[in-house]
Amino acid sequence: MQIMNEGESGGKDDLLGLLLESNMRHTDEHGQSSLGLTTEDVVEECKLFYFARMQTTSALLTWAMVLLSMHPEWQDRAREEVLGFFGRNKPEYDGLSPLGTVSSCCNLLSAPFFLQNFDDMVQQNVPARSVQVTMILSSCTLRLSRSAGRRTRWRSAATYPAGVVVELPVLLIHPDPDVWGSDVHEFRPDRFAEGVSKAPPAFFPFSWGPRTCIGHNFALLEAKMALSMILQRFEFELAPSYTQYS
Ligand code: HEM
Repeated sequence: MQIMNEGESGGKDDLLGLLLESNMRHTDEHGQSSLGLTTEDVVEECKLFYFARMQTTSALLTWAMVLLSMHPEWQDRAREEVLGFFGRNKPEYDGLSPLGTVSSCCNLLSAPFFLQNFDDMVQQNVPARSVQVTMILSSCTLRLSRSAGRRTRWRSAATYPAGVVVELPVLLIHPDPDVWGSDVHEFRPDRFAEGVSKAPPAFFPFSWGPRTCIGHNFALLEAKMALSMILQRFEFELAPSYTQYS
């Protein structure tokens, strides 16, 4: 803040700069006591962006490496696509849209789908430190919570008193065979071959509504860019020591 006051940082090109600028402008106009971004708010927003951004996209890319290693035919298809469009050149951000296979993989992997072995693992008491369990637990969104700010009627189905917390178990809804078919647990990026807009409404890895993920488009762009550049440079496979529980 002091640095910005002293004019040592342009600051407006990054998130912190924008937040601080908004905070300073608001304080200048309305004083410290009014509603607006306080310094604590700025700190909390930065923490939110850090966690919301890092864990999610890194889980997506981690799963991409694992699943494409398990399914080399999809890895080859995705690589051919990237090389066909960009060769060995760095992919262009605005040229990523035609990458159908890479996009389908990223869409599929933005949701926690691959849980076919989860029940088995729990029953077998597989230790929590096992690679797969850890990855599942640190996967993208597992559940969404909303609390009723006031007494709320949901269609004619139910009325919730103020304070009730409604949980949407994304982890259970996404791999629902009634939505995707009995092969729901198979790695099939072609489910999104016609684009994510044709996906069933039960697919909502980035949530819906006013509190939807603010980084949705950025996350997919970043993931497609990273995956394309990895595919251009590397072929990857699982280490022989990798343990699969089935
Ligand atoms: C695969 C990647 C990602 C997934 C699956 C994902 C998923 C989500 C979901 C489901 C929510 C809503 C949470 C809720 O309703 O309680 C959310 C919120 C949010 N996400 Fe993401 N996200 C991803 C990447 C990112 C990235 C890259 C950023 C930042 C650049 C980001 C920033 C945020 C922020 C700031 C919120 C809170 C929005 C609000 O409360 O108004 N996310 N994300």
